[in-house]
Amino acid sequence: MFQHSVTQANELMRLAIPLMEKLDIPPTPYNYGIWYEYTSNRTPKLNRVVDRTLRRFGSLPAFVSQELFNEFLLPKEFQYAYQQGPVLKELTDNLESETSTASNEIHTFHEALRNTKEALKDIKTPDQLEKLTSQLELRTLKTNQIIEHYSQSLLRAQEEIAKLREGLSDANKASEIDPLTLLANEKGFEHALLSLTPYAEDDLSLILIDIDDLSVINNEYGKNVGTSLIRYIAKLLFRLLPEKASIGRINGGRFAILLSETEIAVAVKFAELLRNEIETQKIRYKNTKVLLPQVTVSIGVTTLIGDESPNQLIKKAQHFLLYAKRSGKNQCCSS
Ligand SMILES: Nc1nc2c(ncn2[C@@H]2O[C@H](COP(=O)(O)OP(=O)(O)OP(=O)(O)O)[C@@H](O)[C@H]2O)c(=O)[nH]1
Repeated sequence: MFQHSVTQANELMRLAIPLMEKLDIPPTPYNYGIWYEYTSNRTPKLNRVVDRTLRRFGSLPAFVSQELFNEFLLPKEFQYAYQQGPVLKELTDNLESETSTASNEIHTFHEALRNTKEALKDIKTPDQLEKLTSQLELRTLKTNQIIEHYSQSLLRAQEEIAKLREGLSDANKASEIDPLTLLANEKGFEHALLSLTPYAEDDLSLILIDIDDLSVINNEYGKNVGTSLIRYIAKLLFRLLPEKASIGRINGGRFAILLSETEIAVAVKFAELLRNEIETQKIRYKNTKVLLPQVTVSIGVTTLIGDESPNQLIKKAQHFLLYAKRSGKNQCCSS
């Protein structure tokens, strides 16, 4: 994006801006970057993703712009710094001021050394020499203190940066995690779905799984047993998950699994494996050792086709799940 000549760049910007206006794309730095690259036509994959997103969403949502910008336009080594930029600004400002103090001091020290060297030429008595030595000693002490202070500030900044990094990633993760099962929650799952949608080529499959008669288990054995069962099923599903999959607990006893680069036939086969695995479990409540009656799940499976939106994908999966429930439960239904 930065390698065109000024004339080429102006020309591309002249093409990009009307296009952005026509599509009602907000004039953010991300969008300018993306539409510039788009009109240059030199990153076909970016153009394909943009075209598909426009068809699916009717526009380019902000989160997609940001991801496209990061993936296609921002050099990898800048990605992290770019995201953390605003948070680190204050830290950088402080360090900048400390660096300037330290550098002034080094400059002064340098001057003092030069002056001492000059003065040494005219030394005539031991007293003069001693005075000069004391002055230099004082200056060295002061410089040492400032440098010491500076290196401590650097260490503190390093620690703060490490803490910030940890804190930020923890906060981001925490808001998207279900504390009961430690899987993604609905928000986390939607995040995964929205990130994968632009790249899907009729091969992003969604499996919606719902524990059958959870309210009956709650009523007959108590809510703690029901909750423990949710956790048990979560662990089981997680254990069986293939590599290119994301899982979340959407609510209650309902889970969603996204399989990228997985066509419907493969997704259905996997869903059937999950259903069968759950059906054959002997589940005992660990606190009272009571054996639960056979636990089953109903499953809806579907795949994102053509220009369908993520919402349409979810709706289709819900439809097939409902169909499975209405057809007697403990079964998979698919498109
Ligand atoms: N124990 C427990 N129950 C929950 C939790 N979250 C939701 N539930 C309950 O799970 C039940 C889910 O009920 P439904 O999905 O409507 O119906 P169901 O009894 O599972 O029946 P079907 O879905 O038709 O098979 C409700 O009674 C909720 O109150 C939870 O974290 N722990």
